[in-house]
Amino acid sequence: MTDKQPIAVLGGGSFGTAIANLLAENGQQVLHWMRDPEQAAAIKNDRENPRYLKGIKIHSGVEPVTDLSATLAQCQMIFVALPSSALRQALQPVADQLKGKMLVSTTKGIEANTFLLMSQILEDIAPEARIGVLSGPNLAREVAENALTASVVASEDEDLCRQVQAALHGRTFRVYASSDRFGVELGGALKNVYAIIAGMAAAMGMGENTKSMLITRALAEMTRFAVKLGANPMTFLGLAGVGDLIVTCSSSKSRNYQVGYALGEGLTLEAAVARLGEVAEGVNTIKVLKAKAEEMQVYMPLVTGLHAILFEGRTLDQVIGALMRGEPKTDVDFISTSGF
Ligand SMILES: NC(=O)C1=CN([C@@H]2O[C@H](COP(=O)(O)OP(=O)(O)OC[C@H]3O[C@@H](n4cnc5c(N)ncnc54)[C@H](OP(=O)(O)O)[C@@H]3O)[C@@H](O)[C@H]2O)C=CC1
Ligand SMILES: O=C(CO)COP(=O)(O)O
Repeated sequence: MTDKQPIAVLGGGSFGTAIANLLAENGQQVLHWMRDPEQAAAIKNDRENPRYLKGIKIHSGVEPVTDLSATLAQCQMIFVALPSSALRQALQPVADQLKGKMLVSTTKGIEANTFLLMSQILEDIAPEARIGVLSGPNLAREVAENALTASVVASEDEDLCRQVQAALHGRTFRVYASSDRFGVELGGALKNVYAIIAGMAAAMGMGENTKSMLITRALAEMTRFAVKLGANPMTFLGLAGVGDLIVTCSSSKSRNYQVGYALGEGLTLEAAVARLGEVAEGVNTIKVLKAKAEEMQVYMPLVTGLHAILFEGRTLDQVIGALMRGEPKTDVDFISTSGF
């Protein structure tokens, strides 16, 4: 035990566990909050999170806890690694305790109905908190296995960025700072949708040309959308944009990619999600993104195509045919803010 204040990590899943371990390896005392007392007891006794990160030893500096209010009372810096569907519901009841604290969202999703990003929900719940996001090509298992990894902390609050960098920087994890919180967070949420498409393409045996086309056109599409919403297009050339897009569209370790792969093998969406048993944020994001793209009149053929397959009864062949027959377009048009 040190006399330093502990850092809280909220969420007992794979990313919460990976971040908690990383902080502890850096000498921080970590209170790792999870809702399931049995899971907390198992981690305490066995120093392993068998459901979400089997085979990874949990550092002795990580204390699994289940009392959220007591955890928040002890910590100034709080990492939030809850699914997007749970974040508001989990934190609204403790909103009074978040005043003045540093809240760093690692959640890569968009709230249904409001189209709010997670840090915007945090702002909504706790207007007097200090808010940031952590995003980048950060597959949880690789982070936990100490693969050399880089990430981005983004906030208008420079001191928060510096403190998060100091807490997380280590032998195997490098943290870059950005002031474009919206762009960094949007990149992390949008790329999940394209990872589903990439997984489908892989299951269908598509080649490397196809993969490259998909990733590059996905970057064009997500940047076009983000620019329309006011984000800085340059952010999409960084770790939290193209960096995260590449890793999630290329790796079978990505849960979104795995859902896509299962769909490509012929499973229904329900069966694909059930087989995964973990969060694949892209499944919710595609629904809200398709509606928002229509509302904003942004051309997003990949999003439209995936939505048609998942929710409008179109077949993969029909959608691929329509995508390839679409009218010819200009290659790099998405950095320009004119012509939308
Ligand atoms: N995994 C990764 O590689 C990365 C994930 N992220 C992001 O992190 C976020 C969390 O993902 P991840 O850790 O992977 O998810 P997992 O599927 O691994 O785990 C989800 C966790 O959230 C908990 N949970 C679900 N609902 C609630 C609730 N209402 N209240 C409290 N806890 C709840 C689950 O608890 P229980 O087991 O009790 O159901 C479980 O501990 C996602 O937005 C993801 O995009 C970001 C970077 C990398
Ligand atoms: O965001 C991630 C890697 O940066 C993890 O992606 P998945 O949620 O698809 O596993």
